[in-house]
Amino acid sequence: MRMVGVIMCVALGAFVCFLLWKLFNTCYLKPLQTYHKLKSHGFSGPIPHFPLGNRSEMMNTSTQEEDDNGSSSCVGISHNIHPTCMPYFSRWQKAYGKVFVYWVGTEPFLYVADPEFLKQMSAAAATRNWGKPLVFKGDRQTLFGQYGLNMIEAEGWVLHKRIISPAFSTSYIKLIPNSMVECTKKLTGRWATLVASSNHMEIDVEYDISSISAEIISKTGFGLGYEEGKLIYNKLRAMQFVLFKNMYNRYIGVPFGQFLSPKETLEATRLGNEIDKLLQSIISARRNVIGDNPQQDLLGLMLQGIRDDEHKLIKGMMDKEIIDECKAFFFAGYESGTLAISWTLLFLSVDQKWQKELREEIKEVVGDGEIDWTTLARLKKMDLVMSEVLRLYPSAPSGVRRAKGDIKIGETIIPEGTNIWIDTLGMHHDRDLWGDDVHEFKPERFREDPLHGGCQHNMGYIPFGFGGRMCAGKNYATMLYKIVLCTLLSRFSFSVSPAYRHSPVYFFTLRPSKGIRLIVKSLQG
Ligand code: HEM
Repeated sequence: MRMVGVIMCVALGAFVCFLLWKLFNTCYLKPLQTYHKLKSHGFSGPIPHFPLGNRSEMMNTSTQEEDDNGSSSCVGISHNIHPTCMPYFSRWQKAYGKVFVYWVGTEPFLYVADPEFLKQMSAAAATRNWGKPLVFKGDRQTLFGQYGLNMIEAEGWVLHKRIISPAFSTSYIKLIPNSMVECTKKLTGRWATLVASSNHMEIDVEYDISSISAEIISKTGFGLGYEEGKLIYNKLRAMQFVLFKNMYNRYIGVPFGQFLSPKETLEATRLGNEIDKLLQSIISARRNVIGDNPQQDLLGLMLQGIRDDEHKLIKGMMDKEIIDECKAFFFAGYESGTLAISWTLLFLSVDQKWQKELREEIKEVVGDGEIDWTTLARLKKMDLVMSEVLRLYPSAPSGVRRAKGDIKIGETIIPEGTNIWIDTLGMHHDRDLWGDDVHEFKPERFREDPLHGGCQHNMGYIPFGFGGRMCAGKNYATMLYKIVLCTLLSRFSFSVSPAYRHSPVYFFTLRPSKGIRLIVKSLQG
């Protein structure tokens, strides 16, 4: 009996030792080995403290003033926002250059803000050799799931892309304008009522544009009515705030970090489950009525899968995959488009000359006629403004990748498993690439060079990403941007409210943390 007790004690002791060893290995030894490996490949960076990595420096939000003789400040609004939105990167860039390694918990990230390095890195790895950081897959699981196009990898990505692509082809996109105009007119009607009594009104345009963008994507992408779309939108927006509002207070990348911020973890899981349930019921309802001629929107295409000439299923998507795709497209659809439109209205409120020029162009090109695909393509000044707004305030201020094999760039090797953080915002605000007027709003810089705006390097301007994983919704986003702006600028004028506080923050996207409060005036007297 005594012997059995001793054996059990020894077994338990061995098990505890094994767990402690595993913990020590995961939290300290393995990251330390990777740290030395990266160092031996010539990558420097801030010194990490495992298992927290460089968390403490990232939580330090104090900014360094730039030696900034060219930075712009219009009515107290400075567009030199890299040091305030990403202060740690701005500080580290000064110390370690435009390529260095930093640590998110026990995960190494190669920071890249050098377009030439990005070009070579991109050329050295085939699209399928890129993955997405596992640490973010885990952390953002409730928002995008594992199968959303922005998260899925390899064959899964190829299949999803093939199924989804027709929904974003020009032949399909051309059919959408009416729905977009209809939804935007609801907003102009609401604003007209608000403005009616005193001919002007202070409005948080970001909030209102966000809800109509959500209505538009739910209607055009998923065939949903206003109420259903609104429910999903409210929950996704709430989840974004849970995940990113106190991002640096959470322990992302730290083993078992989700247990250290249980309130956020539980809230995100609850919202994620509720959204999944809602989407499941929508999918089931559509599956029941799919028939031989399914609706050709995004959801219809996903339900249909790939079929042969006799309509026999060759490859399909499971409900879980469709749910994740719906979340990814829903979120990307309303958030990125909304931000581009809202920041534009802020710029046009500050720069009345460009506001007037766009209004005149709309009058000349669209007049009282219908807005369709061909008309929109003729709004050239609006193209210039959109490109410049996305340069200064890119809706997606960063891109991420994970090396699925060693990547050789000249003599340097990026070891397998290294995560890459591409600082789009940093490159768009880099004086070396754009010159002394880098922080100024100058849409005309895209007149001569529509693709790169005169940037010194072609990879220095990437608002819609780069390589095989470029934005799937670029055409859709451009159309949404133009239709909403055409409709709003034809009916209202905009100026900055004295209550506006310029406070862009990195929130996965680049958001105005205190909204965009503008004075909206009716043009119709
Ligand atoms: C002005 C608006 C938009 C901007 C600036 C933008 C920007 C981007 C960027 C930079 C990426 C690449 C991220 C990376 O490299 O990992 C991306 C990917 C993506 N975008 Fe957009 N986007 C916009 C609007 C939209 C819209 C309206 C949709 C859908 C309706 C959409 C759907 C997607 C999807 C699904 C991906 C993932 C593509 C993949 O990984 O294959 N985007 N977007």
